[in-house]
Amino acid sequence: MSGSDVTSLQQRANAGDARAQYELGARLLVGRNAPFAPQDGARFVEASARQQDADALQLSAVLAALGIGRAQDWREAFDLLRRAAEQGDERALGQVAVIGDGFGNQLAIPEQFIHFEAPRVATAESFLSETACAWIMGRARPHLDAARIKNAEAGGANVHAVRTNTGMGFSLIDTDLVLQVVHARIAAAIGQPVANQEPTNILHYTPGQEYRPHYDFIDPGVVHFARELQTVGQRTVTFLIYLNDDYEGGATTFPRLDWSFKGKTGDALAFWNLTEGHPDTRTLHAGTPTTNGVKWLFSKWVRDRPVPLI
Ligand SMILES: O=C(O)CCC(=O)C(=O)O
Ligand SMILES: [Fe+2]
Repeated sequence: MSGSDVTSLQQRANAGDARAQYELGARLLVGRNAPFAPQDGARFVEASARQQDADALQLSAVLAALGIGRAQDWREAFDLLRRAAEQGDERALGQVAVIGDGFGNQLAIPEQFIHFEAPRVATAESFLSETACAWIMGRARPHLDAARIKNAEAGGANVHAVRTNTGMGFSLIDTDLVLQVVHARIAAAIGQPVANQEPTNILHYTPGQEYRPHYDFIDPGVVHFARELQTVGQRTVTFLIYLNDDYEGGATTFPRLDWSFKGKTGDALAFWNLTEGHPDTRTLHAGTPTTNGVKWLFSKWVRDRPVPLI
């Protein structure tokens, strides 16, 4: 999208067009086909929400959940979502059905079972409800694309035989309140701020697809990653949620710990990629090939400092 498109969007937004305000606001929030100007973006989204635009109400709910451009407030977030649902918006109605009628104990997290202290590896049963898992799979399904890995030789990321599955990444503006509740639950479970979370990735493995043994920490010995380590920081924690369990194979294995895990729908697995501040090579792990059926996984990488809005 060229600069002139942004200009015309800006003119319509400034003239009070609710759709233009939403569209421009969303783009400015993350710098997608527009300058990166989150505070201005939040203002346009709010202006659109005041005109009851259903998409803007839902994005405002996300911003209220995160405290971007406004105070962090779960109750307000849920009210904004409900207003979109009251207009009959399908996506809002779906979220209300998943979250329930109020926040209640949405942020209460189940007990964790510690399997290893170093590297720290923990699991939790029923971290998410089956309806939340189904919702997230439904949101990701239309957007699946080949998964990528970081390229140690050239920098950047590309498709590679190490990782044959498909997946999708949720930009902030594509998330919803269900996902923000999940992010908040993860933050509470691992004791790290939501702001340190990379965008959620949803992984999808058909029979034979796999994620071969790898580390999630950023290798400090690789020249191309040195800059990234300085600017975005290290990946301290990996948090996986098994979104379904009607498949065979596909366990997450840790060859150096001689341990593997295959969650039931909604179960979570968290592991700390660093031990006492240093990358721990015992965290080598793999998503083994699915042999029958399809595996869906929610994958979250957490950094040691805030991640820029994407
Ligand atoms: O598919 C799996 O079980 C592992 C996924 C994984 O290693 C990751 O998302 O970093
Ligand atoms: Fe991994």
